[in-house]
Amino acid sequence: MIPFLVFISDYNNSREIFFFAKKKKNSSRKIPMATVEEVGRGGMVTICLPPLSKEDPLLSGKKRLSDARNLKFKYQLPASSSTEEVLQILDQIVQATRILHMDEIELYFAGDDDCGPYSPRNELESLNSILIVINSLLSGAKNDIIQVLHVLKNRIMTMINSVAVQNIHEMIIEKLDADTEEMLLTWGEDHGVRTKLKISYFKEAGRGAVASEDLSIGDIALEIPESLIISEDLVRESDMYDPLKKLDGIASDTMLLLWSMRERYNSNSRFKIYFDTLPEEFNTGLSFGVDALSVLEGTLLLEELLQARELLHQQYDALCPKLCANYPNIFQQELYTWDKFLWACELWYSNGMKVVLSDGKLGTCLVPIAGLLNHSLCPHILHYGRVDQSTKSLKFHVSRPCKAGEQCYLSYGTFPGSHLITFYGFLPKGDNPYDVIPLDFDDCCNEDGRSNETWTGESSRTTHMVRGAWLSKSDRPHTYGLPPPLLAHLRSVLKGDGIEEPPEVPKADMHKEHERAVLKTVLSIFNPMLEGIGDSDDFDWDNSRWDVKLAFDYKDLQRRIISSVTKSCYSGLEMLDASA
Ligand SMILES: C[S@@+](CC[C@H](N)C(=O)[O-])C[C@H]1O[C@@H](n2cnc3c(N)ncnc32)[C@H](O)[C@@H]1O
Repeated sequence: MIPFLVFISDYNNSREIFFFAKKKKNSSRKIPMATVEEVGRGGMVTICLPPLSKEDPLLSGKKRLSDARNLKFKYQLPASSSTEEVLQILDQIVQATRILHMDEIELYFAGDDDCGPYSPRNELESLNSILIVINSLLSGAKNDIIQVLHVLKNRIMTMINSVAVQNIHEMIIEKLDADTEEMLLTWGEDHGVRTKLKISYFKEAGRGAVASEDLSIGDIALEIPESLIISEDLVRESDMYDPLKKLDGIASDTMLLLWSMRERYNSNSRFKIYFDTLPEEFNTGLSFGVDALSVLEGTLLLEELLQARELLHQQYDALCPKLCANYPNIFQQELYTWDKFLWACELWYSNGMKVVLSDGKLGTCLVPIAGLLNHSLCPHILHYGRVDQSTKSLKFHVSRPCKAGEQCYLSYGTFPGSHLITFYGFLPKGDNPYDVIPLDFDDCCNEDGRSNETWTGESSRTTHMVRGAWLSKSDRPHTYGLPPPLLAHLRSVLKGDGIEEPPEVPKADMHKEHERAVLKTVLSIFNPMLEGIGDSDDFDWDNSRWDVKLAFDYKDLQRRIISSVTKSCYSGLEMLDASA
């Protein structure tokens, strides 16, 4: 197998491996759906949330959390309920749904007393899934329960709007229209694209899509026919396929990348207008210059970037020179230079989307027009990764309202800043819940070599993590703004029994020295990290290149996260001293 890129991120020895096809990963995520058991019988609505799936690797963690909160997965609402009663039950439904939709990081950081919201993504997915059920109930509802359903619906809509109010950081429009992109839209519409978006320029992000009319939840902002999606089929139809398939185990993503390098310069290409609208430079972390790399000294992003570039170079050396030598009519040397290869890599990383095509095949694709949507931590469009079998088109539904003139954002996935810098070349505005610093602990095994149960309760793992302590919502004493599984791990290891207990507040009589040791251990990890990263740098912002600015932003973010952790530990120590 020649995977397109294997990228190893090595922060404190924790290893993550990213494959090309993992980009924009949440596009094809399946949402569990609530169902209605009975409607209107005896003036009662019963809403059944999907049970926790046995296939879910986070099953036991989610179960622990829902049990700790006494949450159920079946709720009954009599038509005679008062508004207050309905809202109380809705609160329980929302809490349970948030747990169902949790991902690994959200679950890791959620304390037993933290009922959410856990992230804008989690909140939007949860509220939308409840809204779908309420809407389906409303369509067949009898008078006695309509009122109850309206109370539920209004509250959900208010909650969705408040997610946006709390999390959106609007970008500044630089230029309202874009001629070349207008031509792309017209070309698209001539080929079956339907859109309620137009393209504008934004100060911080280049082009982006703006709603041309008010969009409500569920509306389709953009619909792209499958025939306009750039997918593996195009390589199969081309003269490149024969020589490429002879290469042992070459990945289809790699074939497509090589195809796009030539197609970019094909004046007869069906996608000429699309290739003409692509930037000459992508400005991702893969193109960072030496000055930017030297700013990153002391951060592990530096190592990630160097490794990624090195792997790309290896890929290039293994493929392009041989193809050009053996098949000069198909792979012209001038189109397959290192710079053009890097450009194509950046194109696919920053614009590729995982799509399930109508034949059921999943692949990384380029989707003209959709590639102009920018990312937000609080996106309008969450799910877009499956071609609709009946219309043979890819639909982009909005999960929160988007007013005419407002930028319409996509979710590229739940990525940390390091990943977004490396593959997309930006850091999103706002608090990114996925900006974590992983920590590996060696003491994962008992003396007999058996692995300990961990916070998920599922399998052996030694990786813990921290993120900005400002994101912690726990009010309980002895949580110190640190994640409960990390505390549970350190408490058990320092106690010497090696058994990782589920996160819980320590008993009142827990020895204070033990708590101090826990906090001092965390400090012993993070103080050197803070020193390594250095003080806040003074630099000439206005006269610096884009990559140097981005590197400084990243370093600042790391410094903020690390110092929030050390501050939390120091205030925890003070608190323990004060209560002595
Ligand atoms: C799929 S393209 C989106 C269209 C892009 N703005 C353009 O002009 O071609 C992805 C690229 O857009 C930019 N981008 C997307 N979201 C952004 C954001 N929230 N802030 C800054 N830049 C963003 C990054 O350069 C990223 O690599």
